[in-house]
Amino acid sequence: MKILTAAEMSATDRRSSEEFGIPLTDLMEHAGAAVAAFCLRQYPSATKITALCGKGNNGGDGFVAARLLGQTGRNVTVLLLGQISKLKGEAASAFAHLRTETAVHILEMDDEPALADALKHTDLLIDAVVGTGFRPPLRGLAAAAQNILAQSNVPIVAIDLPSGWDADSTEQTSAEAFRADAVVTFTAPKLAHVFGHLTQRTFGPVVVAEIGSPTQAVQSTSHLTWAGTSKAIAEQPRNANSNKGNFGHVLLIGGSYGKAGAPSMSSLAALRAGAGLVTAAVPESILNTVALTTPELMMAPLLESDGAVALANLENGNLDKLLKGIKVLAVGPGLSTDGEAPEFVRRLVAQTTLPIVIDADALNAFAGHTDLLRGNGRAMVLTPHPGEMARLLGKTVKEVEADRLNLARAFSTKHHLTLVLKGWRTLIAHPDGTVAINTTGNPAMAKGGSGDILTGIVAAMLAQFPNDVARAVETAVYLHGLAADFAAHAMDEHTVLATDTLAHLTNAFRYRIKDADGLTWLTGIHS
Ligand SMILES: NC(=O)C1=CN([C@@H]2O[C@H](COP(=O)(O)OP(=O)(O)OC[C@H]3O[C@@H](n4cnc5c(N)ncnc54)[C@H](O)[C@@H]3O)[C@@H](O)[C@H]2O)[C@@H](O)CC1
Ligand SMILES: [K+]
Repeated sequence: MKILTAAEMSATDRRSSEEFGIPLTDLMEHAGAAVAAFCLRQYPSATKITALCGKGNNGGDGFVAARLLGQTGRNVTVLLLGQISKLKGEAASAFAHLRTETAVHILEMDDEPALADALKHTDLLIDAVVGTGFRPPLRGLAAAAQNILAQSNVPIVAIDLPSGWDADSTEQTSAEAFRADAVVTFTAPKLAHVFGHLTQRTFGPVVVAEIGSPTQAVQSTSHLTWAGTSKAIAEQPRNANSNKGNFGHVLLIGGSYGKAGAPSMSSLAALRAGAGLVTAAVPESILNTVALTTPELMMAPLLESDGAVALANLENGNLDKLLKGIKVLAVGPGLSTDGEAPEFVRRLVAQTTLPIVIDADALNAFAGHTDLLRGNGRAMVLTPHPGEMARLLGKTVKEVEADRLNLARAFSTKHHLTLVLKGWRTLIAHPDGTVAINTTGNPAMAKGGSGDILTGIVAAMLAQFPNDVARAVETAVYLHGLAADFAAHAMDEHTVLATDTLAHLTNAFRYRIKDADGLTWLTGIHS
């Protein structure tokens, strides 16, 4: 799914109407209907519903939703910010239609105290003040409405955006200025829907409704997409006559004395995510420790120096033997930067042409040597967190955080590789310059081991879908975050361990990105 700017969304609406003959009133009707259906499903016991509507088309969506909710017997009030006589176009038509629904109370609002008073007694608020069509900052009664909403403790469903939030903003949050418990947007996410933390709670839903915009009308120049769409590849059933050879053999190279857990977690994750076979090659001093964690794992001992992988493994033919039949190589978890390990990694990456996932200390081995990183047609996936990215680029973490999208895109195109820049809204930058953004995941993942698990899942996806690298990596990132979301729901975001996410990977695989009403959930989990 493409991600649009506000201008691209309005161009989409225009094209839908002018080139494809879809009346704007139809789009508005579908938008309002999606909001009404969402409210009924998520807030079934809300009997008193208030829609706060502006005079533009966002307000128009609110009129449609209010009319349809009124038809279900709910006690619905529409508070219009401004005068009825000022309504124009589709919003005016939607309002005329609303007036035929006699069960809905309509009040014109022209001052703040009246508004505050009118918003007091309701079970659910619909925020339809402004959407994509306003230019910040919000002024007048709309700004007052935003403040009142921010302080209200009634559940709020925002139409398109929490009113006043700039659709083109890539900022995470504007703190207390906005409040929404759920957001229903249309056709495609805008930048704010994927970059921003739009809802009050971590798992507040941000959903996309299809309202009839033809696919060809949806055009974007940002080359930015949503990672969740790729997950369809993980939903294909396995052939009945499959064998383990069909799903690839992953070789995980990592670990060092004192760091046996990281390669254990990566290998386990690769198995759990569907790889046919997984071998962990680790320094011999930790081999038994890693082996005991997972009986399904195959083990290979590596010669070591200073407790870390030694260069000798590349010279004695040991590794050549190990690489036979391997589909994907994953290197880095627990490797350490001691002894010969960094040089080992640099030479390994230069000597093999296998698809490879480079993580953790294997990334650190390339700090100051990024000229050696080159995908050149083979799948090469780097999974840095902002600290590792900063080391690779010779920048500070703050500089990386301030320009994630551009830095990720520039690095992946320059080095012809796939870059997974982890953190709030992990980015997956592809060598062709396209970037996918992921919206699953939560603060429970801010704990040791998370990255090791992701490395294993990425390797497993590459092993199963070697001809579709972009979608394989996007799927891995999406599933990992979603499994963590399920884990945080079932447990608590404080108590989840990285390995607990694996217990919920089944839920993530089985989850459908569209709910029963056809809404795509960017964040939150539908039942
Ligand atoms: N264009 C279309 O065909 C569709 C549009 N849709 C809805 O329409 C919305 C966009 O509609 P519009 O382009 O009419 O814009 P909005 O309704 O988002 O905003 C326009 C309104 O905001 C006021 N406004 C603008 N800047 C302001 C400021 N700084 N402070 C206070 N008030 C300000 C304007 O006076 C006007 O009343 C979307 O968010 C979506 O909800 C949907 O109905 C789907 C179809
Ligand atoms: K709104």
